[in-house]
Amino acid sequence: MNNFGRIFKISIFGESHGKGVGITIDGCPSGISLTEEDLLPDLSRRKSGAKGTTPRIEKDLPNILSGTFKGKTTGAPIIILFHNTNTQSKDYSNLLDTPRPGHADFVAQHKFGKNNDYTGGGHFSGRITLGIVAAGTVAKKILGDVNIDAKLTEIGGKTDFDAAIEEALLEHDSIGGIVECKANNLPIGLGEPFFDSVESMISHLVFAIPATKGIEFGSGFDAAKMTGSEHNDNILSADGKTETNHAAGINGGITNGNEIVFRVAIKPTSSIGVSQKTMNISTSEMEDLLIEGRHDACIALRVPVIVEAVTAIALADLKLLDKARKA
Ligand SMILES: Cc1cc2nc3c(=O)[nH]c(=O)nc-3n(C[C@H](O)[C@H](O)[C@H](O)COP(=O)(O)O)c2cc1C
Ligand SMILES: C=C(O[C@@H]1CC(C(=O)O)=C[C@@H](OP(=O)(O)O)[C@H]1O)C(=O)O
Repeated sequence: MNNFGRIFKISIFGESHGKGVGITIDGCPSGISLTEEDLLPDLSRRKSGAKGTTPRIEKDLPNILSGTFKGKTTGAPIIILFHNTNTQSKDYSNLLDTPRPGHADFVAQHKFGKNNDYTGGGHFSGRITLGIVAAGTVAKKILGDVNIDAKLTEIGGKTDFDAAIEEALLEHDSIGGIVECKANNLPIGLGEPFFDSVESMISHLVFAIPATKGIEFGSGFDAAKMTGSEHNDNILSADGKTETNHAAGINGGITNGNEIVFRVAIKPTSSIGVSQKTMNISTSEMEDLLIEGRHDACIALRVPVIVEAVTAIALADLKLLDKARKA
């Protein structure tokens, strides 16, 4: 569904070509300083404009409609709204009958019928992550000294990002990428096994980011090739610091005081400038599909701050749950 969280509860709304998109946050403690300006730095990191991102430039200005008074949170639901001002829905006119391979057009129409808004990807659009980034900034404030930092480590399997993007643009194609996220300065003891383990909470939210295809924590899939004596992280001090960090700062679903580190695989954008085959679902004939519109050639370029946001949201909820348990 469109909500997540046990205490720090988020609920997303909006469509890419509708009036706007946004987020409601319930359960945020009162007294946290919060203005629209505070949200801008993270929002600007998600913005398009760089080479390889969509030419659809939006202002992405947040309007806090509720939940703050004199620059501080009140404890009431926080509603943050962004207006859509730069839409070109005619680019999508053919997609009702000829769904794009790899996008949500086909499944959305199957599940929700012809009333589904398919323009700009509708509610499935990456634009929905705008509200998530805003909520991430609020969550970072709840986490205080915890430092969360995500960056791109690979694009299209390469570390020369510019060359990889250039190549994809020349081919009118798209490429994926890997985003690595690290969280430091965490207390020991966050995480609510079994079902709200730290890995479960973060993964659940990471897979809400459209175009996510994989996640691995610490040594990840390589752990399956290691021996126990290689993989175990020797505990070196009473504060839990370990010699290595194959476990990514998490044991038994609970933070152990070391760095949380994980990598996220983002797929290549499905809307490409190369002709593709798809079925016309009105005529049941195969057709050549040429996609119009303004698309990100490499979505991964815009994803690091979104991954930071979902990590902060998961950890803030776990922090508030831990506090409630101890009260
Ligand atoms: C920030 C961001 C920007 C995106 N931009 C595009 C885009 O321009 N064109 C596109 O086809 N998909 C784009 N996507 C991905 C689609 O929204 C996504 O592929 C689609 O909703 C289907 O979901 P799935 O890929 O997770 O199956 C973007 C995703 C994010 C997070
Ligand atoms: C608008 C944003 O990204 C959009 C995400 C998106 C998609 O299919 O996810 C498709 C494109 O929409 P449009 O065809 O309207 O240009 C992107 O521009 C945004 O991220 O703010």
